[in-house]
Amino acid sequence: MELLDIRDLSLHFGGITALNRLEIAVRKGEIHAVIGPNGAGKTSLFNCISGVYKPKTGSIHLDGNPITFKKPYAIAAMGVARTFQNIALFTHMTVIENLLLGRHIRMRSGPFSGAFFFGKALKEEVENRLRVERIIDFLEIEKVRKKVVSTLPYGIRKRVEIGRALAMNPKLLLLDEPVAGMNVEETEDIARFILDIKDEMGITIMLVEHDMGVVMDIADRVTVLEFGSKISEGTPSEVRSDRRVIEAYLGN
Ligand SMILES: Nc1ncnc2c1ncn2[C@@H]1O[C@H](COP(=O)(O)OP(=O)(O)OP(=O)(O)O)[C@@H](O)[C@H]1O
Repeated sequence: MELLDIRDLSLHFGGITALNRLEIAVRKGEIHAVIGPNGAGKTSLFNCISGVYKPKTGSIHLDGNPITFKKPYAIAAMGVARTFQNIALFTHMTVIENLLLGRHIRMRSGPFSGAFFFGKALKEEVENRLRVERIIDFLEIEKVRKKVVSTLPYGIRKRVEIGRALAMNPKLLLLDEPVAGMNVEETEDIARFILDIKDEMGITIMLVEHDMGVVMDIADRVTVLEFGSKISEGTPSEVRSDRRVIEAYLGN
C-alpha cells in the first residue's frame, strides 16, 4: 500500500529542469532513499512534497489525498514532517521547548480555551508533554532536555531536530541528509534511530543521503535521480548493480 504517490512531477527554474516527469511511490512503513549527484533534484523533490515549491506538472498524493498545491503548514498538519540539510532549530530555546513547538501543529483547541488553559487545552497540553517526553527518551537526549540548543554538539542537535519532526506525529518523515557532517559514531547512532523510527513507531521515511554506506544499510528501496529524472529504482542491491547508476553516480 502506498503512502506517497508522486506522478508526472516536473519543476523548472527558468531554463533549468530541476524535476522531469518524476514517478515515485513510497510504500507504507518503508525507508525510501533518494540518491543522485549534486543538483540531481533531491532537495527540490522534498520542497515539492512539503509544499515549498509548486510543480509545473504532476500530482502528489498522501494516503490518497492530494497535497500538490496545499500550503506547507497544511501539508505538515496532514502528516508530513521534515528535517533540513542545515539543521533548522530555534537555537536560543531549550530542547524541550523546540520539541513542544513541533507539537504545536497538532494542537486543536481554540484561542479561548488555550488562553484560559482549561478543558480541552489543558488535556492537549498534558498529551503534548507526554508525547515529547516519550520522544526525548526514545532519542536518548534526557540529559540535555533543559539545555539551550546553541550549547549542544552538532550530532545531538540533529537528534533534537529529528525529535521535533517526530513530535508532529507524522505519517511521513522527510530526512534531508541526516548524517551530513557527522563522525562515524554519530552516523551509526542516527542510522540506528532511523531504523527504530520505522520499526518501533511505524513511521514511513523518505531519506536524501549522500552517505552510500548508510543508504545501503538502512533503505528498503532506493530511487536514483540524475538531472531531475529517475534513472533507477529498486532495492539497495538492485540499484548498486545497475549500470546506469554506476556510470552516473556510484562510479565516481
Ligand atoms: N531556488 C532555486 N532557484 C534556481 N534554481 C534552483 C533552485 N533550487 C534548485 N535549483 C536548481 O535545480 C537543480 C536541482 O537542485 P537541487 O538542490 O534540488 O539538487 P540536489 O540533488 O538536492 O543537490 P545537492 O545534492 O547538491 O543538495 C539544480 O540545477 C539547482 O541549481
